[in-house]
Amino acid sequence: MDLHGAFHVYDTTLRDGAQQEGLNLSVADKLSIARLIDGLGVGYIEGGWPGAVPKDTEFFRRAQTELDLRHARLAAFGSTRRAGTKAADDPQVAALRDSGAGTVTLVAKSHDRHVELALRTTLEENLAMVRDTVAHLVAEGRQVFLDAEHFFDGHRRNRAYALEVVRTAAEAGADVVALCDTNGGMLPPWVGEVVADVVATTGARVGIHAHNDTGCAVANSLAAVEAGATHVQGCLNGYGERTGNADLVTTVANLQLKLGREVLPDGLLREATRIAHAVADVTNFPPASRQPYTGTSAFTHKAGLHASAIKVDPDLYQHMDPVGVGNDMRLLVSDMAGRASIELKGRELGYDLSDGTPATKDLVGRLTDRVKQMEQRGYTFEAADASFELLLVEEAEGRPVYFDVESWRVITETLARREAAEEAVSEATVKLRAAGVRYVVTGEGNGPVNALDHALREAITQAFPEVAKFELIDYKVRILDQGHGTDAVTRVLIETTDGASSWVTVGVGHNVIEASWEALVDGLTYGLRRHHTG
Ligand SMILES: CC(=O)SCCNC(=O)CCNC(=O)[C@H](O)C(C)(C)COP(=O)(O)OP(=O)(O)OC[C@H]1O[C@@H](n2cnc3c(N)ncnc32)[C@H](O)[C@@H]1OP(=O)(O)O
Ligand SMILES: CC(=O)C(=O)O
Repeated sequence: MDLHGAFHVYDTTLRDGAQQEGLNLSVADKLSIARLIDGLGVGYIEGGWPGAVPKDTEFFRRAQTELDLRHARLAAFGSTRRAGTKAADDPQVAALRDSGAGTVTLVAKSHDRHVELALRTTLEENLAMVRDTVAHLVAEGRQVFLDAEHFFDGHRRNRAYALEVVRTAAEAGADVVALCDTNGGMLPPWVGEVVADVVATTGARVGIHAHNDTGCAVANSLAAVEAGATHVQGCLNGYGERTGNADLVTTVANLQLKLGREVLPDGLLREATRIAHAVADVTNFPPASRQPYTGTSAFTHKAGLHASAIKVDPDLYQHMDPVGVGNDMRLLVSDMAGRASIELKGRELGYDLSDGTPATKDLVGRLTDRVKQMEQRGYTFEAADASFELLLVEEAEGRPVYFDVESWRVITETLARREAAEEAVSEATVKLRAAGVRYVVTGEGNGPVNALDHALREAITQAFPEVAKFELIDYKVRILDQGHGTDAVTRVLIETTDGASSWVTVGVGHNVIEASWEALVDGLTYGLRRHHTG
């Protein structure tokens, strides 16, 4: 498949994606992301603006020896020459030429008002800036694309001039003129009309660069392709300036899986979820769970009616097989669950609850009722699979008991001196029996839950040394029913790890300590059960 031929998938995560608020990439991050995106099989990866952003200059320098891309070509992004200069003498054009990238994407004005107000030059001089810069870089052996900034708004205001910019770039040797919805205000029918006009009147090869300000970046990109664009730009996870750019995975998945256009090499779309999440790890932005195709919720089912149909055939409530984008189907257990949800969740956790015997049917019925009642009291099992599994085991064969708590208490001191406040301020005492021995253990911590966790784990470790590996890695508190003030119910979710995997448990109580204690005890019980039952 020729990724640099009849249709281009062009990634701009490292350039426009990096323009997102809060996103800050080091050169090493950019190199890692480029390698990941290459795994998706895109044709081009825009690496940044060498000569303007020092990190980007460094990225292109290091890319020459450190990046060995299998599919993508690197593109360097930058602007046309400044007004009143020569392209060959413009230092920013020189930085693009010398970046080592075989492809250069030039940003140019195509909106007359921007030329006059932002560039403070004439419409003729702007055309000359486009012509000279494209011709210079082509003469230097570079493949040149032109990003026509504000194209759609410019076309609306002065169609003839916008079209003239496209013609000028194409005649000077630009392979593609990408029409940019820079302010992101377009809707699909408008984009389709303009793209069709440009293709029909200029004969230039057209691309699309869409921003998501109307929530239509992907739809606008698809409309552009339907109207004749053969080059689509976008960013992983929809990153980008303001509300972001077209999400590249959603765009290509729609093109490939819905519209039947082979835009990526065979099989690579199945890497999309892994790659999107790995890129999110590097950017340090948690992946959005509701991201189309790649989000963890994209193929996750909560409603009981959905689950009962999915039990018969997953296609009944899914627009596609999640495997196609490397995602998975998941079932959630909550107060919206029915018996089918419980059965499917049980299957996901390795329990067969569908043998149809009266005993199993009765078990499923009891579990469904308990989940609904407990959720009514504030529990949530959606994110606490371990607590649900303990509930299932409890209903099926009785709760596993590895330790028997006699009592616990915790005290917190308020220290008057600021420096002393940095030290441990809470002290917990836990009394329990485990493996036939009574333990009385005191633990300290920087807060009551921390102290309780230390005391509880220390006591249990004496009977079960494997608990020494357990560690609390996440702790979330939510106050429910805030209308009750200090009487409100508190829900705590705790994530525990044994170093190899992790599990989440939930606790609910009238105060945070009570709720935390329940989640801690469940976390340890679940971990011990897993250790003892394999
Ligand atoms: C739509 C987009 O997202 S395009 C990508 C935008 N990305 C960025 O801006 C990130 C990197 N930018 C930068 O590092 C800096 O803005 C630089 C190095 C490019 C320019 O910095 P400075 O020289 O200090 O100028 P400043 O940012 O204040 O203004 C931009 C200048 O570029 C000029 N300019 C803007 N677009 C173009 C263009 N397409 N062609 C030529 N010149 C342009 C403006 O007229 C202005 O010129 P002036 O300095 O004579 O007023
Ligand atoms: C070039 C670009 O990023 C834009 O016009 O949005």
